[in-house]
Amino acid sequence: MVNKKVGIVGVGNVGSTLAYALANKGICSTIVLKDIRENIVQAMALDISQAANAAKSHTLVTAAIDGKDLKGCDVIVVTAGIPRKPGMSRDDLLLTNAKIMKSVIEDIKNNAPNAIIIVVSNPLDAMVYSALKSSGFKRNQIIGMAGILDSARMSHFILEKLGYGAGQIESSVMGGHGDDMVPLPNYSTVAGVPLSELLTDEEIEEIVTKTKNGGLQIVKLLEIGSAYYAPAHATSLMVEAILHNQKKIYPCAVLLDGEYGYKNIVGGVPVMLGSNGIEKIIELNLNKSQEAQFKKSVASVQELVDTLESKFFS
Ligand SMILES: NC(=O)C1=CN([C@@H]2O[C@H](COP(=O)(O)OP(=O)(O)OC[C@H]3O[C@@H](n4cnc5c(N)ncnc54)[C@H](O)[C@@H]3O)[C@@H](O)[C@H]2O)C=CC1
Ligand SMILES: O=C([O-])CC(=O)C(=O)O
Repeated sequence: MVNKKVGIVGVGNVGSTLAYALANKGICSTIVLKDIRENIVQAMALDISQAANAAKSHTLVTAAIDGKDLKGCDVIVVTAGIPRKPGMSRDDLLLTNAKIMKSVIEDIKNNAPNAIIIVVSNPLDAMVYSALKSSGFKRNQIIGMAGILDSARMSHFILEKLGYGAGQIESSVMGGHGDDMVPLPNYSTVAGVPLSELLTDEEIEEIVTKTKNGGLQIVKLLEIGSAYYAPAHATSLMVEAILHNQKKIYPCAVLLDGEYGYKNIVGGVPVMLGSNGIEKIIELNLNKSQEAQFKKSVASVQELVDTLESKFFS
């Protein structure tokens, strides 16, 4: 049994689904759940730990009483924050969630300063920036989850269009986790076959648009919040890659330091994940149109960061 500890701060839809996925996989010895809803978090911990026992997994799930219970965590996932409702964009969550992020990060800094942190709360890229700024941690330690989710959505829409290829679709999405994200059809394949061999330009464009609107589509249907099954699974892959030093490459939101020509801004790019968090950033050869789209996406994130700097951090 691997002696690893995972913390999840924010145990709502995404956090609890993630805990359930991780506990059933049995890839860590302990999961500690922390939320401001104290009774609910205790109930979740009991229920999920009992599910893990039913699954004969070796993971114990506990509820944190205070920040000290985060001590010794190898990885901490932050999903604390409000989700959007119909009529809202992710960006509308900026100031509310930045405040929550600051208090959560303070807790982590005091109790688990060496943990690798995966940020899920929205608006994602600005929250990664916010977590870095509030903590003063190095960039390898704080990583945002979005690209795996957006790529999975793209794969879903490709499968829906083609009607075959399930489990053999590799999709690639870069940029910020917002309306300007950058799906990359030329880096997407079905069993190694480029998308352009299988679908028309119009069909690919339709998939790109659906991918960008994937989160919104679910928000409109759910009415009370946003997606959580796919986000939780995507996050579990990142947790696993870090806990087990897998060196897998996933699209993640990280602070750029010259990569793709940008500095001191967060963007979604292919990243190698291992026990140090970010182990390497891969620079793809983007064509002119993709470079322009990435630039637009980075500019949208920069606007949010500027708002944070002037209204929150000043
Ligand atoms: N990066 C991505 O791709 C995705 C991001 N999200 C974002 O993740 C966040 C969580 O989404 P859901 O789980 O659906 O929301 P939710 O409302 O179900 O859960 C949020 C939880 O955070 C808790 N919380 C609030 N302040 C806290 C604090 N200071 N300390 C600890 N816990 C605190 C709440 O009590 C609640 O249980 C939202 O901001 C949402 O937009 C959701 C899906 C995908
Ligand atoms: O759409 C939202 O607000 C939640 C999210 O980021 C997603 O599902 O992609």
